[in-house]
Amino acid sequence: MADGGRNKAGITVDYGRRRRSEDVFGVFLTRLEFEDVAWAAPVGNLPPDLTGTLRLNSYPPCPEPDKAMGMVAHTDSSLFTILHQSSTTGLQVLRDEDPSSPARWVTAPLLPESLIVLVGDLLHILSNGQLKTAVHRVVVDRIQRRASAAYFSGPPGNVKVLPVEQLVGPGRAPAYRGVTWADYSSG
Ligand SMILES: O=C(O)CCC(=O)C(=O)O
Ligand SMILES: [Fe+2]
Repeated sequence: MADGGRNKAGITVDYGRRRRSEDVFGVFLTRLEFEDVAWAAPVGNLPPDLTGTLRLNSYPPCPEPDKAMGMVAHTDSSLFTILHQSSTTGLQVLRDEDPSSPARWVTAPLLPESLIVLVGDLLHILSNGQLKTAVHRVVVDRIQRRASAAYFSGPPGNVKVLPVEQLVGPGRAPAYRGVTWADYSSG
């Protein structure tokens, strides 16, 4: 009985996560007019069969936070990542330099009942660099433990992600070659 209940909850959580990532991907497709991505069903039809993995992170407090990192600067290999952080800040995203200021780390605010969406490497490739992969890191807190749940959303299993033709432009070469998520992640 107890097991049955847990399984049911697991299925519900998994269904919710997949639906959310399909919704998020739909927003990207619509805003960037990616309708010609064969593996991502055209907008308005069935949603793409995205894959994904969940990672739970726990960051203990650190007496000398200036001397340690929770997670070093990196980008995610996913199409995009949906992130939930507990009641402690720590996620920082690198903001590119602009004419008025140099590149700097910006701390993601804690917004109740909201999720953070980070662009990953595969969406960067798919958009031929129009959407920039988010360089991010995690700093630790002197007193508070922090937890986060990161759902990495990727393309269907064997799909090779490559730049959308219309974003490359006529007569130009794509900036990236096609890769599957598995090949990309294994380097
Ligand atoms: O803990 C966080 O806020 C970010 C975690 C993260 O970047 C990751 O798991 O790849
Ligand atoms: Fe990450």
